[in-house]
Amino acid sequence: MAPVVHARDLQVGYGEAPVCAPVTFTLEEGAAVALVGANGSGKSTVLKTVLGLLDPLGGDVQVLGRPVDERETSFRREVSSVLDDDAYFPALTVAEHLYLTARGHGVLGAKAEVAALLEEFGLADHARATPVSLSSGQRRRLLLAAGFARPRSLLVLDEPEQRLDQRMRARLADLLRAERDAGGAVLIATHDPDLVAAVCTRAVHVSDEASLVLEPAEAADRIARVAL
Ligand SMILES: Nc1ncnc2c1ncn2[C@@H]1O[C@H](COP(=O)(O)OP(=O)(O)OP(=O)(O)O)[C@@H](O)[C@H]1O
Repeated sequence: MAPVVHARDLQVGYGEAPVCAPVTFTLEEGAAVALVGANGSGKSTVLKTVLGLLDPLGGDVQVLGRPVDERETSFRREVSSVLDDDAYFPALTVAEHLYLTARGHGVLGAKAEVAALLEEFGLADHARATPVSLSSGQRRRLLLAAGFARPRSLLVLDEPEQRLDQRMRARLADLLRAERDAGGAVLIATHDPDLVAAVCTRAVHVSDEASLVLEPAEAADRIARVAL
């Protein structure tokens, strides 16, 4: 069985120049990999390349045994991602956004699923609010909830801890652990050592020097010690 993500000597960047040293890692079903590194080290660029939003500058990345092509329906069916802060429909309410996401991906019983997500992400009292009337942390919760509102084999999150309070961070860690335990694969970029230690099975240190694959405890320690 092919790994969910296999990146080999993957070079990423914009235009010609790579933004970091090549990265090599494997993400299996039931596992979670964290990309860690300083601001601007290249974590988001690696995520965008894994998602097919940027072409690799060198090396190779495969998702579910195939070269990445985000235009393919089969790829988009398997991969749920939350990268940007403004990827919501401004005219839809919180509940409508989640419902549309779920129905658009063929979720049966979408109404019940949305009700569960509203509870899970502490948005039940804001179900009828539009994004503009939410706080920045509540908008972040909405985007994350949408990432969980659809079926997926791979969940990709860019700094999901951003703007979340401690309780929501802990709940997110529980959800990601459950995702992994249910056989899903999780790929995150993060600066949160607790999230790495609680959720991840491996970490990759992205930098100008050769990328390093680390045990989660070692990566969490490095984030705290080197202030990544
Ligand atoms: N659209 C773009 N065009 C050109 N360069 C970019 C673009 N986006 C990011 N960069 C540059 O690429 C490098 C890596 O950025 P990236 O966003 O991948 O870093 P990061 O590790 O995710 O950082 P952070 O921890 O701050 O989110 C940075 O030097 C950044 O300035």
